[in-house]
Amino acid sequence: MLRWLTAGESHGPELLAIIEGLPAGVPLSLDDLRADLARRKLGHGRGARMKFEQDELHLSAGVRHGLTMGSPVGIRIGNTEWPKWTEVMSPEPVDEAVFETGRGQRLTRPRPGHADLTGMQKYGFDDARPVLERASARETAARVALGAIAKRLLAELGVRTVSHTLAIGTVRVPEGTALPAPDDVDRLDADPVRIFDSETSERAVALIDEARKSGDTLGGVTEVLVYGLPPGLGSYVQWDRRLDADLARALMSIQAIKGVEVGDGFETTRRPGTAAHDPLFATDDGIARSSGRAGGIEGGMSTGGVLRVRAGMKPIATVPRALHTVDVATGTDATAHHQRSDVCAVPASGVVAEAMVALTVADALLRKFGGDSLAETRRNLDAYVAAVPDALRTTPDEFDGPDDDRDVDDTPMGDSLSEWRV
Ligand SMILES: Cc1cc2nc3c(=O)[nH]c(=O)nc-3n(C[C@H](O)[C@H](O)[C@H](O)COP(=O)(O)O)c2cc1C
Ligand SMILES: C=C(O[C@@H]1CC(C(=O)O)=C[C@@H](OP(=O)(O)O)[C@H]1O)C(=O)O
Repeated sequence: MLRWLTAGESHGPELLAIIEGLPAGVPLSLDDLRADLARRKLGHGRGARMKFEQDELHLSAGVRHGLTMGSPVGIRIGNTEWPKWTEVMSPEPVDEAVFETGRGQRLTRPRPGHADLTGMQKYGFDDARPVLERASARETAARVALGAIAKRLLAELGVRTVSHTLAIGTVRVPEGTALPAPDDVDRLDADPVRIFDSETSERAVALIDEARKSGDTLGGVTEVLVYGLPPGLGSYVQWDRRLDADLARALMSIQAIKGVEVGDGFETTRRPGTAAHDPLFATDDGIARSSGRAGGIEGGMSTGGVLRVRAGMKPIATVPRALHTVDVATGTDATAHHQRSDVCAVPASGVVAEAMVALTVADALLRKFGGDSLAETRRNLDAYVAAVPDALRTTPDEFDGPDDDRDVDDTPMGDSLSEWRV
């Protein structure tokens, strides 16, 4: 079982992360982690801070000579912004004068759409600073570093992830666009909005530019795919063992994510049953699914097909054309506090979503296969896969229905076959 926690404030000295439960022998380098941290900062629409802040990464525990040791792995990510915030975020008491000017001024105009007001009520603050410091998505840097570790473990077990942007505001990748594969990651990262379709990408960039000009912000939808999973991760036997539920929780925990879909998600609700599921066929290579509408999860378990989940992000809440609020120091109407901010962070949210999915799937793999060393985990996984009887064996990939050139028996569905490929 994997457990992980993060700590740290947006303008504090550093972010901290601990992950426990990794087997020994997983190859891990600072470069693996740095590469994903750099990907998280990409994306047209991000604010100035992404350009000048460096993620100063330290691997503080659990790794020796490039291999995990089975002990907890500890990470520190220094905020290079820290020198400007030493007084405002000092752990020691500071002079009252710090709160009178500049950065230290108490934030008494809570921003709608943020944790500000409710956090002040809940924790008893007269200043939103301590709330927004921890609620900020700066924390996602720590999650992405943890996710990079999970991805390294997954790669050793033949499992690979890829994320891409499906929609920004009203601009959406057309139905039927090919799904990216793990080898497409570099191409996706080179795109300004991490969209797999260049024409849609150009329209999304233009929409972000328009939003920036008019002092507005945008949200969107991101999708994560996982290739190479065995069938049977998670379980239907208890509510808290369902893989889809774990993934939904992991994705919903990301700042500003307001909806999660598994596979075709809500689109499935608009289809008749004959066009909503993934029929099974006998092929020479084993049982095959004609489509991947369920997103590779049935009954709370991975099917062994491509796992596909989506996360919908609300528009950035720190809107430059500041939203209406109340100054809680005076009780009068006001406009919300606004400094710099992202206009759109959907491409970055995809990298964060990929990290959360990788952590969740790695946890599910370790729950099923255990192992104190990577060799033991791999042995257990291989033995399980090898023990699936031939009659129940599934092919790893969805195929394109009965017109696919595999040898299939399509009699059970008769005339409605053509409707399957919606
Ligand atoms: C990668 C990423 C970057 C974000 N950047 C900003 C930002 O610059 N400004 C902002 O107001 N919100 C930003 N957000 C969203 C806020 O952190 C989030 O809306 C806020 O913490 C309130 O949480 P909630 O929307 O989950 O209720 C970002 C979110 C993510 C995932
Ligand atoms: C710092 C990061 O994202 C921040 C997330 C964020 C928010 O409100 O969530 C607000 C902005 O921070 P600031 O108010 O300091 O400009 C973003 O830059 C990061 O992703 O590394």
